[in-house]
Amino acid sequence: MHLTGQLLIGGESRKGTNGEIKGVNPATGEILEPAFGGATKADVDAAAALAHEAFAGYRALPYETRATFLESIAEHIEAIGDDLIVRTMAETGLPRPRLEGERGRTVGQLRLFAGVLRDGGFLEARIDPALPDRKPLPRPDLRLRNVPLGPVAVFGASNFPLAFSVAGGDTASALAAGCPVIVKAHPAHPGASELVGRAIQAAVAACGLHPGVFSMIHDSGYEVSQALVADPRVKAAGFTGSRRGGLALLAIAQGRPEPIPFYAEMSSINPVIMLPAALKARGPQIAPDFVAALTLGAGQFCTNPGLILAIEGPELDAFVEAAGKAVEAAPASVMLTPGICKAFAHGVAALTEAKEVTTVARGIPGPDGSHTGRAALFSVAAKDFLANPHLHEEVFGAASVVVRAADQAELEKVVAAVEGQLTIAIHMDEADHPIVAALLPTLEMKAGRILVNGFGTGVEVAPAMVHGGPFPATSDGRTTSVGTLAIARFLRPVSYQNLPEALLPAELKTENPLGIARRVDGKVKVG
Ligand SMILES: NC(=O)c1ccc[n+]([C@@H]2O[C@H](COP(=O)([O-])OP(=O)(O)OC[C@H]3O[C@@H](n4cnc5c(N)ncnc54)[C@H](O)[C@@H]3O)[C@@H](O)[C@H]2O)c1
Ligand SMILES: O=CCCC(=O)C(=O)O
Repeated sequence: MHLTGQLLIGGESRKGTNGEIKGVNPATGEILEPAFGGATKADVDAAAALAHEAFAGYRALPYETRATFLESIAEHIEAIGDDLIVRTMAETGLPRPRLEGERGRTVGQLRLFAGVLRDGGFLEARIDPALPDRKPLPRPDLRLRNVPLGPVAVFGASNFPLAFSVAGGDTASALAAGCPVIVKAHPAHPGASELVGRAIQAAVAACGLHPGVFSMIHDSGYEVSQALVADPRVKAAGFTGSRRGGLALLAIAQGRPEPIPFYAEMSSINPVIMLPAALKARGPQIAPDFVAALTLGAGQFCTNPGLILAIEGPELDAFVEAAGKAVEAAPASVMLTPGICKAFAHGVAALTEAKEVTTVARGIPGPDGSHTGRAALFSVAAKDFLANPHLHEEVFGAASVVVRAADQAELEKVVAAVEGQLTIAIHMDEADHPIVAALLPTLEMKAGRILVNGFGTGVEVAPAMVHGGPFPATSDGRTTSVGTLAIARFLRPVSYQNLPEALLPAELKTENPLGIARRVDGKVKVG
C-alpha cells in the first residue's frame, strides 16, 4: 500500500499546502503516516472548474457507459484487496468483519446503481400526447424526464468509512444521476479515503471519462469545506455527520446567491416502542437483542436505539433488569476518534448527573486513557422526559434511555414529543395492534422507517428502503440516502412542450428507442 497524502484533483494528484491531517489509530493512539496536505481555496476552485467542465459530457453519456463506470469503480475497490481493510481498521478501530461487510455493501451499492441506470425507471419518463381537437382548448404535446443537477459535493461520514464515505451511497447515487462528484474526505480516515479515491480516479481513466468527473480534497479546518459548498459550480451536496456541522453547511447552501439542495443526515435517537403484550410475552428475550443493537460498532450507528418507550409495569421492570444485565456484561469498545469518544463521555456524564434520570447499568470499563466507550442504560419517567427537551438529544455511542410512561395516553404524548427520526421500531404482538393503529399516523410524521420486532441497525440497501426522516434526522425528510431512490436527490424534472420529435431526447422519442418504462397518457407502458 502506497499512500501519498495528496489531493486528487481531476485526473491529477498533488500535495495540499494548507496545513495537514494525519490519521490516528484510536485503539493505540498511534499517529499514522503519511501526512495528508489540506486543500486551499484554489484547489477547490480547480476541482469545481473541472467538475463543471466535465458535467455536459458526463451527463450526455449513454446510460450503459455510466453503468459500466460504476461497475468499474466497484472492481477497482475490490482490487485494492486487504490493504483497504488493514488501513481502515487502523484509522477507525472498527473490526475486520465489520469492514469486510461494509466493503461488500459499498461495491454492492455501486452495482445496484448500475442496474438502476440500465432499468431507466429513475428518469420518470412521461408522455402526454397532444390533443389538438380538445375543447375548449387543445392540449400541447408534453414530455417529461429527469435530468441531473450538476456537480455534487459529498462529505464522507466518520462512522461508515466505506459505505457512507468516498465511494459511498452519496457518491454512487450522484454519479449514477449524471453528476460529477467532489468528495471532502473525512479527517478520521484519510488513508482509506485516498485508497478509494484513487480507485475512482482509475475507473474514470479506464472508462475514458473526463477527469473532472471525480475529485477529492482534504481540509485541515472548515473554511475550505465551506468554500466547496459555496462554490457556484456546485449544485447540491450530501453530508453525514453532526447536527452542528450539518446545520453550519446547510446555512451556507441556503444562503448562497443561488441556494442549492443540501442533504444532511445528522441526528437520530431511533426510539424503540415496547408494547405491553410483546413485553409480557418475551420482554427478557428481547433485552439481549436490544443490547446487541445498542453496542454494535460501539453504538456509532445513526440507527442506534437510543430510546426505549414503554408503559410502566412488572413486564417493563423485567425487560429493564435483563437489559441492564446485558449492558453490564458488554465490554467497552474503541470509538472512531478521540473527539467522538470525548463527546460520548460528556453525553453520558450529562445523563448520569441529570437529577430526573436513573442510571440502570454501565458496561465494563475500558483501560484508563483508551478511546473506548462504555455502554450505558438510563431510565426516566415520561413526565420528566417531556419536561426536559435536552434528554431528547442524540448521545452518539452506546447509550440509551428507557422512558417509562404511566399509561397509553402518556406513551402517545412521548411519541408526539420526540424529534424527527431515521427509524422508529415497535415490538408488538397481535394484542398490541390497537395501540399500534392509534400510533401509526404519528409515527409516519416522525420517522423515515417504521419497523416491527427488530432494531433499526443494519440498513438494507434496497429499492423500498428509506434512510432519511424529518428534521433533525435529516435536513430534508423527503428523501433517502440509502437505496435506489437516493438517486432522486440529484435529479430534477424537465418538461418539454411541443419539442419536435427530431430534437427530443432518446428517452422521450415516440418509438422509445431505449426501451424504458414510461407513463404514456397517464398509464405505465413497459418498454
Ligand atoms: N447521526 C449520524 O448519522 C452521525 C454520524 C456520524 C457522526 N455523528 C455525530 O457527529 C459527531 C462528530 O462526528 P463527525 O466528525 O463524523 O461529524 P462532523 O459533523 O464533526 O464532521 C463531518 C464532516 O463535516 C465537516 N464539518 C463539520 N463541521 C463543519 C463546519 N462547521 N464547516 C465545514 N465543515 C464541517 C468535517 O470536517 C467532516 O468532514 C459525533 O459525535 C456524532 O454526534 C452523527
Ligand atoms: O450510521 C448510519 C448508517 C447506519 C446504517 O447504514 C446501518 O445501520 O446499517
